Amino acid sequence: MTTLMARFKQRMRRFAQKPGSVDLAPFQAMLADVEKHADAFKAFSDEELTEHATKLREKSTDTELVALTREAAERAIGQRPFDVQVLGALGMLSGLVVEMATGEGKTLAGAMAAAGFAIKGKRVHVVSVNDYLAQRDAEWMRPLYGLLGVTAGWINGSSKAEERREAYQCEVTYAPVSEIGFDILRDRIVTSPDDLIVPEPEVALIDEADSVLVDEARVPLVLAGSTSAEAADPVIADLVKRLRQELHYEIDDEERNVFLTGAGSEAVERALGEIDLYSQEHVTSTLSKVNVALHAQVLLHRDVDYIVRDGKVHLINDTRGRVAKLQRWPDGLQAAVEAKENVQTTESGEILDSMTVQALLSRYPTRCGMTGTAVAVAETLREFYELEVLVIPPNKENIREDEHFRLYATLEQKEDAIVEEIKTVHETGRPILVGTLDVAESERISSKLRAAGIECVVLNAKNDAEEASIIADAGSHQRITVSTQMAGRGTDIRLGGHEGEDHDRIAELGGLYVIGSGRHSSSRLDDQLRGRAGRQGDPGGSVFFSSMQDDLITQYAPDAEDPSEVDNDGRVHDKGLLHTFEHAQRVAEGVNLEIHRNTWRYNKLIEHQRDILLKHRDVVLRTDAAFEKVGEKEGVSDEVASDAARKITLFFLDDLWTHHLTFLSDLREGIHLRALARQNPLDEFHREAIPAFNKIVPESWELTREKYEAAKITDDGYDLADAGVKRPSSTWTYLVHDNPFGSGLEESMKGLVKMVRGQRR
Ligand SMILES: Nc1ncnc2c1ncn2[C@@H]1O[C@H](COP(=O)(O)OP(=O)(O)OP(=O)(O)O)[C@@H](O)[C@H]1O
Repeated sequence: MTTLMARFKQRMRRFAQKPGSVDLAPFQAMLADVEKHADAFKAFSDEELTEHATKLREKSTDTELVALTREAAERAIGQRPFDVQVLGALGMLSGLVVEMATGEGKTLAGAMAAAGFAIKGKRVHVVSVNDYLAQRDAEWMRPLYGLLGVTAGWINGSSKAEERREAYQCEVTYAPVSEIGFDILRDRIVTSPDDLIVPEPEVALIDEADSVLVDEARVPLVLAGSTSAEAADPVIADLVKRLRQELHYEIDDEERNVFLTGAGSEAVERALGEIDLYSQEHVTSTLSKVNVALHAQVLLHRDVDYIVRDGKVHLINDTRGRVAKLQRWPDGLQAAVEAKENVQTTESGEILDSMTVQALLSRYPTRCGMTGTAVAVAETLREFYELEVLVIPPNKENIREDEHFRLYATLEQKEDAIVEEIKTVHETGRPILVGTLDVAESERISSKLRAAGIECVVLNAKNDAEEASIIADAGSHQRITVSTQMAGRGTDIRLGGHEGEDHDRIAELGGLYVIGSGRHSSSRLDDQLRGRAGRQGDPGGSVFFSSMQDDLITQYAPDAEDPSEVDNDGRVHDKGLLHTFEHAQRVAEGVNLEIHRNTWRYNKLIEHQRDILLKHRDVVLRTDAAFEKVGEKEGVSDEVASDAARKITLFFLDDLWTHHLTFLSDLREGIHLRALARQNPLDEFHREAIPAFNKIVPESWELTREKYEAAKITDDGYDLADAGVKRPSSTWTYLVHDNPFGSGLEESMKGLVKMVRGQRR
């Protein structure tokens, strides 16, 4: 009877669990095992604890490890991890992505897991999303690692090579995902094994896992070498400013493509001195420049896609609402936006190598992670990373009240209603956080508030330096904070001010009230924003406002019907339309998944080729393989000859790979034309990419032999640069912002949206 009952209970539990996640029950059962060790560890002195951790290295169970790290956390950090944090740590040690709500203490749970892996003898990279968090979390958790005898370090964008090497030597290294990628890319071109920095990847513990593994997975990290920048043509930039929508150009529904009309082409041809844009001479140069300039002018919006600060164009990361440091568009587009804004062209350069975030993280044999929102992307995590999600319940029950969203006919009516709502709630003294979709909207709403005599604080990509102090006060009495998605993640808003001094009064008022000024393109972003209220069992509330003119509708559900039940203030009550938003969000998510899938299909082959080439390169780097291939050189010692042969070979391998990447990228750009010719574009891509790759190594030997014979090499030295074996004088790194223009994939966006819309119906 009892077993039947237990089985029933377990089934009920599973039934109640979120779909797409793994069963929590076995982990809950492990809690009792963790408890068994508790008393013994409590009795240890600090020295005994450290010693025990060292002994555990060989043989240990996860429960014992977690019990030990819990004891160490209490002593070193002054916080005894809650059971939910213990569950989180156990989940990560089992290679899962754990979903833990906002403010549940993921930083500590992550550190317990990282320490556990380290004690088991694995090197861990705690992958953060930015410099600030990498440093903050590493320093915050350092005493915990110290007590467990585990070494820990961190890296940020300003770390010097030596500091990086030292940090990577630690058992646990906190680093932003982009910095790890850049280090790997730089390691790709070293000519002496002593210059290598990043050790073999073992465990990646990924913070904000959905954001890194899904939203940013396609972002290419780039290593570029010096060549001169190609400036955009100011005449063309000026010319497109004078073109008019509908008459000279048209924009497609999804606002991803812009096309010249007949009249537009004629106007451009006239302005450029009666040229023929479609002639052989102009079609690839002038016409494509005009298209890129038009794209920069019409589709990329200042204060939405980028801001201009200190005479520079700074891109905005659209899921985080903050400046995307180090990020740029592909070269032509970057220069065109700079020309549009009349700022100096930034240096571009030849792309020596690049890899996506997904490829980077796929290198780790063990991966795990944590985030507030994982279940919604469980399918994607499984498909691309073979990762499963474990949902951890909150420490204290969530009592936040989430209202149903309010829909308005026009943007104007929506914003007026938001201002009204703020006014009413503000009178009670309750703190309000308004989350906006972009910088421009945060500025519009704040100026409307000020015009109504209401003070508010704005947080967006333009004043990100003040972030910490703004967030520290966002939960205080009467405070109104208007923020882009910056406040959506990783920010801990305490009720009643920084130290929670006024907590009880604010709690009585109902806690933090979150107002979303629009639904995001992904429900996860909505959830992240809502999650700022009601942390750790606090009271709180949330509501979202939307309008039929929001991008989500115009882009992903353009055929939505006009509302029929509308109040005087524009509030819409049509039931069907309320569902349209959920539908549009699912379409947007579906389109992103499809793009991700498609990009990965191509990238998989490139990654496979990179892997093969790198293995070969490593042999050349570490052995005398090159010398054995090209033979002795008369009058030169074997040591010098081997060194020269190695350097020449590495040069050609790298150079040929760079060219191969350009070839692949051009191939991909053009591949959609094959689709028109009814060939499968991916098959076509493989058909050309594989033989091209297979030529690289033989060609590198051939070129090496020629150069080696011709080069003047003596025991006193040699100058390979003199012989044309010349590496870029400087290199730098950046991230490429999604190219919304020109690739075959985007050309077929329209079809993709239609297809996904059809599937989701
Ligand atoms: N076991 C604990 N006991 C007491 N306080 C804790 C404990 N664990 C974490 N905290 C506190 O809870 C707060 C939130 O922790 P943390 O920032 O790690 O949360 P989070 O889960 O990362 O939230 P977010 O989703 O906002 O990133 C911190 O102030 C931390 O000091």
